[in-house]
Order: sequence, then structure tokens, then C-alpha cells
Amino acid sequence: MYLTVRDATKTYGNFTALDRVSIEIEKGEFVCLLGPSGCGKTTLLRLIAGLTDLDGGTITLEGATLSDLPARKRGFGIVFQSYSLFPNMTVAENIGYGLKIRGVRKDDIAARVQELLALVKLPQVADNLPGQLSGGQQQRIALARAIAVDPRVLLLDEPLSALDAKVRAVLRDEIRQVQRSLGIPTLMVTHDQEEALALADKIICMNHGVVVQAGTPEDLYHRPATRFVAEFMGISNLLAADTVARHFPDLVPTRPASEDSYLACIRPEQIEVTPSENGGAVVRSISFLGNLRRLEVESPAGPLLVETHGGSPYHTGDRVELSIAPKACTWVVDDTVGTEAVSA
Ligand SMILES: Nc1ncnc2c1ncn2[C@@H]1O[C@H](COP(=O)(O)OP(=O)(O)OP(=O)(O)O)[C@@H](O)[C@H]1O
Repeated sequence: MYLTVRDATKTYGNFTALDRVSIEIEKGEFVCLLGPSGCGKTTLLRLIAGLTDLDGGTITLEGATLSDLPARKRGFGIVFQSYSLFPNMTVAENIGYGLKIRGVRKDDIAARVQELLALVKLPQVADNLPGQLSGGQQQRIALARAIAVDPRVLLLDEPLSALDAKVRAVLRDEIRQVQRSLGIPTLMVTHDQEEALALADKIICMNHGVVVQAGTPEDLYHRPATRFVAEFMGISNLLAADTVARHFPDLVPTRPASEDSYLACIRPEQIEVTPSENGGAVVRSISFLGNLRRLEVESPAGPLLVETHGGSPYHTGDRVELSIAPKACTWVVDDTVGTEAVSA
């Protein structure tokens, strides 16, 4: 394992921001720390960066402990949400800053800056000041600055969240491309599940200062361990075990032994819907979402969300038949029992 965080704990007064958090990043891996606001993502990133001190636990890079190493000696590149470029330096000076303080020769810095500007697709802006660039362009420069010094790890703290949706999507793909081509182990903080699904080799999902589940995007979306993860990763239908037994008996055999605190999680696209005059379910509403339609269907098992692609012929009030393949159902621990409800 390349970077390992073991039992990291951080408290602020009586408040535990991180409670024995352990994560691992392999060489070349793109890992997303995903979770709602306040769950401790940024705190964990700052601990790894050396910008905040650990109260307990260890952080090691290739087996060597980082705990006593100050931030500037860790050799990490960091990109923050706010572009945080030096406003009075040109783009070239910003990108070359880390190389200059390492004593790299002027000519070599200039060549490296040009190479990085080409990599982030802004070859013409070397002499501009950051204030003359758009938000998306500034974030590209911040990325170039972070990778200029060949960082051992790239840390990204919500680098896209200040940008509008279109720029965000383009830059998201570019970050991934740059990361892949250079193979830099990368840890990115985000609260956007779509961003994490699109970018990550591995997602670490956090809530209330602990890791709830770590795995591939497919694992977290299709095999969420808990209700929190199921709801955080996208829209899901969550059905109680007895409801499933009564209305979808085919799904029951995969149910875990202790069924009480489990719910069946079924994604809307995994429910097949067919028009049927004698169908037991009724279409209550239809949302057109461009590439798909989301139907709210009243079924004997209660209200269900169903998604269909292509030109759906349905109208409100239509009777339909629903079917769910046994494999479509994942049993998740209901970790919201006794706590406030979590919304998707
Ligand atoms: N310096 C601090 N002093 C006191 N409490 C803090 C401090 N830094 C963070 N916290 C608290 O620790 C918790 C975790 O904060 P953190 O910034 O890590 O969350 P986050 O998951 O990154 O959320 P967000 O996406 O909103 O930034 C929050 O409840 C926050 O209020």
C-alpha cells in the first residue's frame, strides 16, 4: 500500500471530527472521499497534507511515518476549492513557484511551465495574471502548479465545486485524464456522488467522522452496505423485509439471516415496468429527465420509483405490471434506525 491512514482521530473540544478513520491509497489510484457536509472529509485531507495535527493514529507513505513531517516536506500537491493562486504573480510565476524555491534553473522552469500549460490546455496564458482568467481556467492553473513539482500525492479539496455545471464536467474529465497520464496517486474530497462515481477508482464514503464504506464506484452504487450509503449514492427504493416477502417473494432468499434491521434496496432502473390493463400498480406521476423518464408508481408494496429509457408511452393513471430480477435487490443495514432520517 502506498499511502496508509490508520485509526486517525481528530477532536475539536468535545467534538469528534474523525473517529479512528483508516484509509488506503495504492500507487496510481484515484480515490474520492465522499460524504455530506461536516462529515470530516476536509479534516482528513488536511491531516494527510500536514496542515492539521493528528490527535491519534498514524499516516505512512511507503511505510515511512509522516506524522512528524511538516506540510512543505511531505512533497504533496494540493488544490483547494478557492483557486488560491498568488494574485500578483503571472500564471507562469504561479506554476513555477515551487520549482523556483527548490532552486531549479530559470530555463528549466520556463520549459516545465510551458509543458504544464499544454497539459492543462492553456498554452497561451503564461503572462496573464490570475484575475484575468475564468474560474475554470484558474483551477487548471492551480492543478498545473500542484503537479509542477512531481508530487508524491495529489490532494484535491472540492476543486470543482465553485464552477458552473458545464465547466465542472469538462474539468472533471481533464483532471482524470491528467491524473491517468501522470499516474499520480490522488485523493479528492467531494460531496457530489456523481463526481465520485465518474472519477474514482475507489470511493471512501464517510458520515459523522467515520468511514461507512469503501469500495469501487460499482460496489457503492450496486452493493451499498447501509441505508445511508444507498441513499447518498443515488435514488433508491427501500423496502422492509416483510413487504418484500409479501409482494416480491422471489427477492427473499437472498435476505440476510437477521432481517429486522435490513431493508431491500432496489434502484429505480432495476424495476421493469410493462403496460397492463390488469396490472396491480398505477402510474402516479412522470418526470421527464432528458435521457430517461422517472415514474412514481403506486404499487401494492407501496410507492416505488421506476426509471425507463427511450420514449415511454405511459401517462398518469395508466395501470402497469412491475417485475424485479432477484439479483437487482441488495439488502442494506438500516443505519438510520433511531437517528434522524437521512435524505437522498
Ligand atoms: N478548526 C475547527 N474547529 C472546530 N471545529 C472544526 C474545525 N474544523 C472543522 N471542524 C468541525 O469538524 C467537522 C468536520 O469538518 P470538515 O470540514 O472536515 O467537514 P467536511 O466533510 O469537509 O464538510 P464540508 O464539505 O462542509 O467542508 C465539522 O462539524 C466542522 O464544524
